[in-house]
Amino acid sequence: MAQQWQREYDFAVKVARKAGEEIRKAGESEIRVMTKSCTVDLVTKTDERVEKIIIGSLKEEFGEGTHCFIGEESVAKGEQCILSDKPTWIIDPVDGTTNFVHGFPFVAVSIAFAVNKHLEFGVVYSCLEDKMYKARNGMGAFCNDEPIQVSDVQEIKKSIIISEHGVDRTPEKVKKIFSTMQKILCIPVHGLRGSGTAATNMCLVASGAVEAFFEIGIHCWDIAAGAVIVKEAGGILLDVDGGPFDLMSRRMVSANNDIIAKRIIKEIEVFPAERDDAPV
Ligand SMILES: O=P(O)(O)O[C@H]1[C@H](O)[C@@H](O)[C@H](O)[C@@H](O)[C@@H]1O
Ligand SMILES: [Mg+2]
Repeated sequence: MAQQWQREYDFAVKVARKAGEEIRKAGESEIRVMTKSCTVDLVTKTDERVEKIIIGSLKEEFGEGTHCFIGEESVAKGEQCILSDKPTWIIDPVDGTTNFVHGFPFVAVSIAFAVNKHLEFGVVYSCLEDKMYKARNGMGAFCNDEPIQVSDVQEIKKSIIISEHGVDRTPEKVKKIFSTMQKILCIPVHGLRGSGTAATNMCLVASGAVEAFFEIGIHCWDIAAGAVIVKEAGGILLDVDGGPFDLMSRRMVSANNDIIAKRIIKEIEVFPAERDDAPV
């Protein structure tokens, strides 16, 4: 069965690269910025257009109605975010939209594929770096076709940890986010970082550049592809309370190993985030 979904996997890489080219081209001209859930939750015509290109290409290649789609911008326009047993593409056309608007050089296309609610493969194209990360269940993780694996660091005091502050500026949530970051920084760890895109952050864990990335408030489309890449690179995924990873829960810890993950989890001040699949 190793070859199952190979055609979908290969095509996802092709579509991610095409989407990345569109993003690079769009970045050279005027970017029209709009907002979604709040004034700092940005979206552009490029996000919407690239998602249409990705979904349109997939439908053309695999037929209308054969697969389901969860796309960030389709959901933002009211489509349901329900992961069924049917083959489903989970898509973030532009992960790092704020970076894209500002010209901060980390923007990724994230495309994952799930069947029976199980993630089969993930592709993350960091298009300004021209780094194509990909992974399929049981087949390893790659960056530009070179195998990647997580860091072997076991001591938290020798780690770099990534987190993001997200778009929610509610004072009590911001306080918890920065209190968590302060506690982790003062363990002490070597450093805290954030690329501004969850998908890229997960690929930094998978490639061993950092030891862990956690965030409360991300969405399934931000992390689905990165989850496969981290796992296939030898890393682990957990809920922020140490329980099992739950793609739709809007919270996640990805790490190189259990020791680092559990040490980070001890410091995380959890706050609620409505599930992606919460009834509308
Ligand atoms: O750029 P998008 O696709 O909106 O996703 C990012 C989100 O906007 C930020 O709030 C999060 O902190 C990032 O981790 C997401 O990648
Ligand atoms: Mg996005």
